[in-house]
Amino acid sequence: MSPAGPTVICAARDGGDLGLLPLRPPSSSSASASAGAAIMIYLTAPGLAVMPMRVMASDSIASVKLRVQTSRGVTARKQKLVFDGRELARDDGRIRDYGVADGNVVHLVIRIPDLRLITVETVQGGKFRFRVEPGRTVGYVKQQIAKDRRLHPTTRPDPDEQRLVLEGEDLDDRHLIHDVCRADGAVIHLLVQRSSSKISATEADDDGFEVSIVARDAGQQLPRRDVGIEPVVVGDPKAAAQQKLPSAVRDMIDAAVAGMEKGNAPIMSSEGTGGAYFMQDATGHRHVAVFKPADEEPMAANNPRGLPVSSTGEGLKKGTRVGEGALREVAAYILDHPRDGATGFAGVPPTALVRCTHKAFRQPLDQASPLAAPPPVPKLGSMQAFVSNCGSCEDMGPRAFPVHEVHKICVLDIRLANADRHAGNILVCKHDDGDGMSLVPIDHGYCLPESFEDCTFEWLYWPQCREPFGEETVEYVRSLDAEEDIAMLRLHGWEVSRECARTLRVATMLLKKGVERGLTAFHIGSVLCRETLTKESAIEEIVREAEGAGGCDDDETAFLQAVSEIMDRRLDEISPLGAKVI
Ligand SMILES: Nc1ncnc2c1ncn2[C@@H]1O[C@H](COP(=O)(O)OP(=O)(O)OP(=O)(O)O)[C@@H](O)[C@H]1O
Repeated sequence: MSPAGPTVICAARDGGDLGLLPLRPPSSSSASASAGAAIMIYLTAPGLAVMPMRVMASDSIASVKLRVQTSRGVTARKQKLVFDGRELARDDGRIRDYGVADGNVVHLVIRIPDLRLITVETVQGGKFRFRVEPGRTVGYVKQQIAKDRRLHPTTRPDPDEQRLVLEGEDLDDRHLIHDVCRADGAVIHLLVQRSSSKISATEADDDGFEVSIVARDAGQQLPRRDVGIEPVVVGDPKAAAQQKLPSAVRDMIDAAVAGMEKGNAPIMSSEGTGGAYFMQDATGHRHVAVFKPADEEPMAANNPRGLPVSSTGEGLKKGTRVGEGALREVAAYILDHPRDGATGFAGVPPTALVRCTHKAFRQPLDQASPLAAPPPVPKLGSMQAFVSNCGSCEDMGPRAFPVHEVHKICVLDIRLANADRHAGNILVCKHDDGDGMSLVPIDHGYCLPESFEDCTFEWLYWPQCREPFGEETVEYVRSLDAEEDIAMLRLHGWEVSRECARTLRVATMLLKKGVERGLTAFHIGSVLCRETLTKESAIEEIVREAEGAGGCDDDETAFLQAVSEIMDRRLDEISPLGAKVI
């Protein structure tokens, strides 16, 4: 299957600002705009005509998104705005604070959900809700119905016995869900035609049936040389030779290779600002990994979401570099030390740096000629184990999240000064027994930035972060050691820059001091995050003051000593009593 770029569901134009303004050529030059002045900005998104929009320079990002929602039918939380290489991440930030001025072009990235909600209704009135990827076929949905535990085993119809009907029309097994259910909430009727011979065949060989019914990509066996995955070990070859791949990483790679060799092409996610591909297993029924090529990161040369190439090399978040997202993803996994067993304390899924080859990835422009069709280039990127989930924290209110599940993510984000912890980057997994849930943190391409400016933590607005840390978390935090962490990253080949190492040291120091004082994640997180876009956070002030203290210029130890003293003073001003749950 060829990768699909983000598609956009547009409502009819409302005849308001977006539609009626005369279009003049957009420019990227900045004309100064006074606070209250009306300015014209131009929104661009792949596949859409340029959208001129008149706004006030003092308008918030939220209000711009709301305007796009009203006129284009794309919900505000599914939009990302990017200007001059920076994500306009704070909804309460003002247009002018991000430097947007009259005549500027703002890039709009629309995150289309990877899962579509459909309801299957039986003639008896039974209802089953499914979340299905738009790239799946109707045949695949039939297989899911055949396996659905909500139906009694004796009454589960084989795929061959099912007819699925939408708005009076029989659905063809080969049709994609994307084509038959254009939006969430479609109701499909299930009719069952029993066949006794089929029942016995299914009982005899259930798996055989499923494989034979999958329509997508069947028979598309790719030649071996066109697909492959090689783990990449960077840095000192001696140190590299000592490293062994964790078994979870090995298994993930083996399963993804088996899938590609069977002809199950990687499927491009329709979410996210960079290229992200779901790797399938050999059956083609299961995602086993998510591959994010470095050259498809936001602002990188082959970004598939229409974002321009970074002119400075800086990534979407301050203090990060384009193309380094993969390293940071791997770093988050390496630093998520397990308490017991193999799973990390915060549960970052197994992640590795790999070189992966498949023609489904967006090929560099000079390779993309339809005439020559050269073999696909191997792509460097991060590969992370796929975690089955029932959505992300963005899809539900935070009240139901268990406190310790939130705390483990708070600890991870504070340590790594994560600049991209929005609710969409935490997956929700319901436990098999239907009781309880786990939260799985993903998307760590913007952790360990060189500065603290863009740190944002969605959980700061959740009640759980105002509860005291449990004993296990306190012990874990006590066991952390930034110097060991830096050494470990270097052993794995990441020559951590002085600035990133400093971020890790300062953030770990803050976490440890905060926990020893009995502060909550809310208090500690608030030190790291800016209250408004233009007001420095407490941690930025602490770092600036320490840098200003004499004798610290080249002496990291002296600098950290200065930070420690200033931090003590600042933290003493915070009362743990304020940690009461609201
Ligand atoms: N380990 C994983 N298991 C399951 N789904 C995942 C995993 N990692 C990413 N995804 C899903 O893949 C899609 C794209 O991933 P992701 O959001 O990380 O991409 P991105 O381009 O880095 O995003 P962002 O714009 O938020 O920075 C999302 O739907 C996400 O939920």
